[in-house]
Order: sequence, then C-alpha cells, then structure tokens
Amino acid sequence: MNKPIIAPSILAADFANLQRDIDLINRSDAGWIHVDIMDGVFVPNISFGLPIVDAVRRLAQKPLDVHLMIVQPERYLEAFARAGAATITVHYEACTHLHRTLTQIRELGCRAGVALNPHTPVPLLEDVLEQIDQVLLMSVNPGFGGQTFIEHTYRKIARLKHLLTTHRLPALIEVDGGVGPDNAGRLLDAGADVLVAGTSVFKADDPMAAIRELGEYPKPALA
Ligand SMILES: O=C(CO)[C@H](O)[C@H](O)COP(=O)(O)O
Ligand SMILES: [Fe+2]
Repeated sequence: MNKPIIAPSILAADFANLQRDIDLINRSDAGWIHVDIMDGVFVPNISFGLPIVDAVRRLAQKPLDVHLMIVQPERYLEAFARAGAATITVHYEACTHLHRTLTQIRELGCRAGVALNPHTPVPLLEDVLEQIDQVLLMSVNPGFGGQTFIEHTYRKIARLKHLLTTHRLPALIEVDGGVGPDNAGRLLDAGADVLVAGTSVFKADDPMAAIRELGEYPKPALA
C-alpha cells in the first residue's frame, strides 16, 4: 500500500491566524492543502472565495486541492486556476456537461477531480473515468466541517477501486468528511489514496502530530 496523501482542510483553520495555520501545514507531512469553496446555493453554507485562495497560494508551499461546492462551476474554472489551484474538483451533481468541464480543467493545466455526494452512485462515473485524475468521495453531506463520517463510504471506496482497476486507470481516491484517527486505517485498507481532514487536524491538541499520525497508517495490528 502506498503512503497516503494527507490534505488538511483549512475550513477548520483559525481564519484570524490563517498564515500561522498555513505555515503549520507547510512544515508538516501534509501532501496537499484542501480548500473548500461553498456558494450558499449548492450547499447551505458560504465559506470564502477567490481572494482567499490567492492569499493561501502566496503562503502555501504545497499544492492547493480546491474543492468547488458551487453551482455551474464551469463559470469559475479559469479564475480558480489563475488563483493557484493545482487540482480543481467539481461536483458530479453540479455539472450538466461533466466531460466538457473536466476537459477544460485539464486544458487549464490543473488536475481534474469529481466529487460524489453520499447519495450519488460510483458507477455513474464509468464513462468519464479517463478524464478524471481523482475522485473525491464525500463521506458527509457537503457544506460543513465537523460532521459524523457516513459508514457506507467504505463500500463506495471498494466499488470505485474495483472500477478503476478493471479499466486500468490511475485516478486517485480521495475521502472527505469526518476523517480522523478512528477511521483512517480502514479507509486506506479499503483503497483510499488521499485523506482530507479538517476538524481532526485543527482541533487536535497537536495538529502537526495529527497530520503525521494520519500519514502513518496502516499501523501494525496490536497483539
Ligand atoms: O468538503 C468539506 C465539507 O463539505 C470539508 O472538506 C470537510 O468537511 C472536512 O472537514 P471535517 O474533516 O471537519 O469533516
Ligand atoms: Fe472538501
């Protein structure tokens, strides 16, 4: 099993100390910085927009993994690419012309991601898998940090892993929502490659250690 990529979500950071928290991620074992964009329409919450992404980009020494929870994401792809996104993930449920949108993301020089809400079945992606660099499985209903992990995510990971293996495709499997030390090992066992973690990192006593420990799975089983 490869070492997982840990992507701390700055949604759970202290926005009054954003530079401090980005610096912590820079010095940590995290592979990416996860950036949640919420528009108050696709999800019942508003997070932040392009000026913050641009500011994070100027502070960050790790790639920005931008998760767009917005309607009509195709209208903003160029702006987020310009603001510094390395990956742009759009929601399956928000895209009428998903194939076109994914093609546009790659043409902008970014990795193309698709997110699935908890109710959206994995097989719906079958005909666009070649256009996808990563699939983000939502393990909570999107819109808020700090929610409880939905258990059927394990089955979705296994189904997606099977689909990717069958088609010999290299897309990464990312899990987002309610991820922490209690489920990281099982998620990686099931086939996850990228773990997004907000609350379990930034509300931990030692966020740096929390990031390191998530990256240390699988741990040897206790006797
Ligand atoms: O996309 C998201 C919410 O819609 C966030 O990335 C996710 O909630 C991470 O936060 P936490 O680890 O606290 O659940
Ligand atoms: Fe997210």
